[in-house]
Amino acid sequence: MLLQVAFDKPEHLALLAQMKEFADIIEIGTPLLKRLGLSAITTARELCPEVMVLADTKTVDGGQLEADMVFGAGAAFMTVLSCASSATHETVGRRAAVFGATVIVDTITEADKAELLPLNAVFPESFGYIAVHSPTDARLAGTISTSHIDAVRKMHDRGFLVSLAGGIGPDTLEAVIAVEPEILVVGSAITESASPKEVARWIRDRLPNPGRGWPWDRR
Ligand SMILES: O=C(CO)[C@H](O)[C@H](O)COP(=O)(O)O
Repeated sequence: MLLQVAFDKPEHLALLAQMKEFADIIEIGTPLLKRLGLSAITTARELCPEVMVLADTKTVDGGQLEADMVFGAGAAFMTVLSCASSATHETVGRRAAVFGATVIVDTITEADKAELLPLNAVFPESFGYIAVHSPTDARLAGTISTSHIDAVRKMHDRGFLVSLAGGIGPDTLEAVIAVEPEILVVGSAITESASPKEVARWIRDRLPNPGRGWPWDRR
């Protein structure tokens, strides 16, 4: 299982050096990308050259431009929303293949979307993962759902590698590890904690098969 640490605010970048020991993937979160642009990606690459960077673009259109920007800046992963057109999925997949990068299709509210499977078959190299993701705003508004955790098994049944995100931390770790996503995304439970390094270490120490879950681990 891979640990992806999500950085959503500029001040989280101060934790980069501390996280490189624990993170397999550093996520430049959507708000941080909007705030600092591509420099957030290049900063993460410079400070943690041995850790892969994911740009959480949540792309919905203009896929080629966004893919070329973030992959050109050094991101190894980007996200595209499942609700985007198939043309966007295809163009992002093609650009990822050119850069040797990986696309994560984030389902957010569409974990049952049936058309995902053919896309994965068309671009097996670049559409590496499906993300099941509990939306932050729904959780902040008080909607507590575990449907994203349950969706991991359904996505595995459909043949996908799965990234699981949204509200994951020490309180939910046991339940999320039980469904064995390939990537576990943890943001605020680490970055907003009083002791980020200790929380990251605590989570990392409990991951089954830490550092495994890349597409190439399956071959
Ligand atoms: O993509 C995101 C919000 O859309 C967040 O980066 C992701 O949900 C992880 O953050 P947290 O662990 O705080 O929920």
